[in-house]
Amino acid sequence: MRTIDTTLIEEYDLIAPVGGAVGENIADRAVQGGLTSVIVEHELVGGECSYWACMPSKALLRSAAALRAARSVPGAAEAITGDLDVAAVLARRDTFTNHWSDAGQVSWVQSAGIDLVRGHGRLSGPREVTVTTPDGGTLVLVARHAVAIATGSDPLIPGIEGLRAARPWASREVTSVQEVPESLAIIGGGVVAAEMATAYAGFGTQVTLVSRGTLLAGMEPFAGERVAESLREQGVDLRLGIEPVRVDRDESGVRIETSDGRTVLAQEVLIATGRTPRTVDLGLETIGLEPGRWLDTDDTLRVPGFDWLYAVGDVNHRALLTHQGKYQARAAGDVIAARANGTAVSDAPWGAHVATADHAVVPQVTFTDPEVASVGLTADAATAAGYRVRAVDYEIGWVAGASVHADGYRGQARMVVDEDRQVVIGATFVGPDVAELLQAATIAIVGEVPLDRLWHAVPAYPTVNEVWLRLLETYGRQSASPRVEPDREGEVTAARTFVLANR
Ligand SMILES: Cc1cc2nc3c(=O)[nH]c(=O)nc-3n(C[C@H](O)[C@H](O)[C@H](O)COP(=O)(O)OP(=O)(O)OC[C@H]3O[C@@H](n4cnc5c(N)ncnc54)[C@H](O)[C@@H]3O)c2cc1C
Ligand SMILES: NC(=O)c1ccc[n+]([C@@H]2O[C@H](COP(=O)([O-])OP(=O)(O)OC[C@H]3O[C@@H](n4cnc5c(N)ncnc54)[C@H](O)[C@@H]3O)[C@@H](O)[C@H]2O)c1
Repeated sequence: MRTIDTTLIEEYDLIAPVGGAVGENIADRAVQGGLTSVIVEHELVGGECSYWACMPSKALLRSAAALRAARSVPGAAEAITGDLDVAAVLARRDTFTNHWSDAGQVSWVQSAGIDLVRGHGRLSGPREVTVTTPDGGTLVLVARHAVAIATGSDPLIPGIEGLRAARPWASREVTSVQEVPESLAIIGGGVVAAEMATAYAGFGTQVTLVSRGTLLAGMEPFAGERVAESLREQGVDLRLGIEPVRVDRDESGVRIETSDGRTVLAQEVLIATGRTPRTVDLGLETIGLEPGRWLDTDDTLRVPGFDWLYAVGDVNHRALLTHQGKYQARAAGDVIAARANGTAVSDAPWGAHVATADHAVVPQVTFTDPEVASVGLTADAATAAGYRVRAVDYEIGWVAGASVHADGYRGQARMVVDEDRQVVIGATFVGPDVAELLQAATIAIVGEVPLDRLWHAVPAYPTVNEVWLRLLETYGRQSASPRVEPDREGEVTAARTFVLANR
């Protein structure tokens, strides 16, 4: 028999350790479905995204992006008389993190009718979470219907010799910086590395980026190539295809030895080599699961083998993005309520209670210069998945809206078409301010809108969205050759050549 030092036992319909963006959304949906919910949080309500990830990182990037945008438009450019004010950027960032206070989010949780328990939660058996409270007390929470794990992820620190002793920065330190270093080495070549290289280069920091692969691998190859080209132009020393083998720190900073026999010297080193699940100290062993692993789920976000356990957000490793975690949370909160209330469960693909989009329609914006906005499958991934694919490319700078948007606008769009079904299954846009082009692509893919019908979705002139029309023209209507308008002969020929060159 288990003995627990129990001071109090509380019963809820749903227990959600914890209070990140995802946990809040599950609890909210469950309350809206008529259940009682409690969130357990051991740090700040709002989680990583609000205080050490999405919001502060985007705030660090935005001011330099606005400055670049103004510099690319004559008339506005002449009005710029100074450089980026780094102190003002950091001060603005602090307002987004609410100076690392969660008072606002706590008020929201209360207003949503969700209970909040401060402390570290651990499963202590089926449907039971034991919380160690900040004063050292113990509270046992018993779930009538469900426990939803949404504990997120931590930075993965690779086993490079000397690295841990060198006190590296990870995502929290780089996003909450108070004093910008003169030089920064970045280990990794994914989204965090690319975004933070962009932000710190904008601050005037000398950045060296070391990655064992290419930049932004996993996206369309031209995305990483264009971002790499731009980072180099901003003075970033990119060392791709090599690995750090040893890291040391002394009073002057860090020294990194790399596999090509060279050395990087920098004031600080940022590790941006991926994430690891926050499941180590979670009591998973009490229900027969292995601590330290990602939690697998079905599409209703339920962990196989349990009728009461859900895993939502980063911790299930389906798609490590806030919007995707919140999408899962809406489905999970609603299905928990439906199962508890005995109402119909809609768990067929694209039903109300499943996160179908996680599999092949995950939108993501990488806020580099140029921005990368991508959704669905890349041409390579689609081919590997067995689709008969045609990739259609277009230079976004040729669109009238783009030329108005900024002088010398350069960008590339790719539409990946499933030739058998004649629908779009992937899209990538690389260029200034392409983030807002993404939702149209997401809708086209989720809606499986036939290409024939897409021709009737007319983009307004002159907007950058006209790239959609150009992609369709380049693809050709009803398999016919692209129609060449007399005044755009050279442009269309160039576009065709571009398509062939990139297939
Ligand atoms: C630098 C960076 C930038 C990013 N930028 C973006 C972006 O622009 N857009 C985007 O979509 N995604 C971005 N992401 C990814 C995004 O931050 C994550 O996908 C998201 O935060 C995951 O949310 P979550 O709720 O699953 O986990 P979290 O936000 O980590 O929330 C988990 C919560 O659980 C608490 N907790 C954990 N264990 C326990 C326990 N045992 N007891 C009690 N409480 C516990 C934690 O304190 C935390 O509050 C970025 C990530 C990084 C690192
Ligand atoms: N704008 C956004 O949407 C955004 C921004 C930041 C982070 N995120 C999310 O956060 C998650 C984590 O991002 P991340 O960039 O840390 O991980 P990642 O998985 O995207 O990239 C990891 C990178 O590290 C490299 N790497 C791994 N081990 C290495 C080693 N020993 N030496 C050198 N290089 C090594 C890999 O080759 C890869 O380039 C991502 O999954 C992403 O979804 C999203």
